[in-house]
Amino acid sequence: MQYLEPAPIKDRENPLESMMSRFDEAVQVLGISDELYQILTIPARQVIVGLPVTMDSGELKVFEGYRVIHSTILGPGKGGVRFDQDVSLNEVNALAAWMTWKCAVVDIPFGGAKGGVACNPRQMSAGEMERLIRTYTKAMLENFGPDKDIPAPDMGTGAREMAWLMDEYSKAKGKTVHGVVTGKPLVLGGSQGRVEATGRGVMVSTLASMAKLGISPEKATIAVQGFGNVGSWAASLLEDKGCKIVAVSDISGAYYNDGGIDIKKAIEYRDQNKGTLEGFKEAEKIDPDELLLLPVEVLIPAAKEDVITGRNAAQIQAKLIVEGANGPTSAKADVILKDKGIIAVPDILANAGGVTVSYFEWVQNRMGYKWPLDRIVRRCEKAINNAFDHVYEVSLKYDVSLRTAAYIIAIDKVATTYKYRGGY
Ligand SMILES: NC(=O)C1=CN([C@@H]2O[C@H](COP(=O)(O)OP(=O)(O)OC[C@H]3O[C@@H](n4cnc5c(N)ncnc54)[C@H](O)[C@@H]3O)[C@@H](O)[C@H]2O)C=CC1
Ligand SMILES: O=C(O)CCC(=O)C(=O)O
Repeated sequence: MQYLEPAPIKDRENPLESMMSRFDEAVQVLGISDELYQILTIPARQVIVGLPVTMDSGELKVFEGYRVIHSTILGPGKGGVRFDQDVSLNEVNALAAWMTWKCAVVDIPFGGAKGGVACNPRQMSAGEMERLIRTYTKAMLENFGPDKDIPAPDMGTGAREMAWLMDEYSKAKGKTVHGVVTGKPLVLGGSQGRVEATGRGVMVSTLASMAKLGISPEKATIAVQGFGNVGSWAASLLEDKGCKIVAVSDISGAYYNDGGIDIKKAIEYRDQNKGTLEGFKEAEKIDPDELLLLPVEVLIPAAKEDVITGRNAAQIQAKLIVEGANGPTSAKADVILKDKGIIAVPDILANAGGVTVSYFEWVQNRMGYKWPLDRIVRRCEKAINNAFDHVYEVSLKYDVSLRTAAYIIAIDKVATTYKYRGGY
């Protein structure tokens, strides 16, 4: 199996530093008070817990879990729970802050939060996963709540884990509390359209930005890194729009076919193959690092952060990068991409479809009512298109990148709300 090699320690660009340098850049344009600067740079709450879990072998293992609420100025904390071996407090802090900016960019009434557990879900049984998420939920009972902090899926977790989380929380409260978590299975109060929502947002942002560059979907070739929830849905929806997906990758490696990969077939293969594309024969296996450097119109990094860095940015050939993952491009890479004239649609805009439909799920849970799929799709696409237009406009107004424009909008919204709330 081939993996993307982590950068040598000395060159490592960490997610929190990248987030902060973009924040500082936007603040320079916008100008905010010292008081607010401190409030927005020191997370409102950081919780670290030890999670003892009995493994199938009978051995007791203690995992480290985190939940960070970056800000509640716009509303209750909102953000996914990541199960991955690389989870750290630094990463969760960056991801939580990105949630604050993302919710502000798409104008939904949530603050930013994120959680994670350092573990390897690929090596855990369903029983071990269930015990881990239930233990995590018990440890977070005082944090979570439909008006306080609302988790959702992220890397390594999905509807199954959200169901266990809701059940554990509900048991502790002595009543069913649907609205404590989003991304649940439909029968448990989940929303139509949430599974594909993040990929849908990526598709909408890709089409919107291609239109600005004069690239027609039928002429576009696309490479997608990560073939989980976000990457596979983005690829599938873009395939439906006529784009040619020439390369995809996951933890098992990267797969290339210049005639185009049949994405529906690849998804079917993955689903029957323990969740990976290992052994996928409809495409040639290539070096995973090479996928990022292919001469395509659009590159969609949809796996994890810091894959486009100072080490490889100069070799990127795509015209457009649409960030399905959170933080896939480091701040150092931004500068290089800008010099090369490569446009990046930032994560806090491009992947905001997921939290947007999570918001719809939360609203439906509070109303005790279900919306049909067509309403969800229409509203989700409208929200992302509106946000894209706003970000584009602000980027022209200040002559800044789409990323800086998105941060300007987000910070301005949080700053204005803070002012009206009268501080703390
Ligand atoms: N699930 C959601 O609704 C949202 C997820 N995101 C972000 O999107 C990214 C992906 O999340 P999901 O799709 O939910 O996770 P997932 O767990 O469903 O899929 C992750 C995919 O990335 C692959 N992967 C992992 N390491 C890789 C590597 N080094 N090279 C290539 N592929 C690799 C995995 O094999 C898998 O195919 C994360 O950054 C997450 O924070 C952002 C917004 C919402
Ligand atoms: O759906 C949500 O509430 C949050 C999803 C998430 O974690 C993200 O957008 O990064």
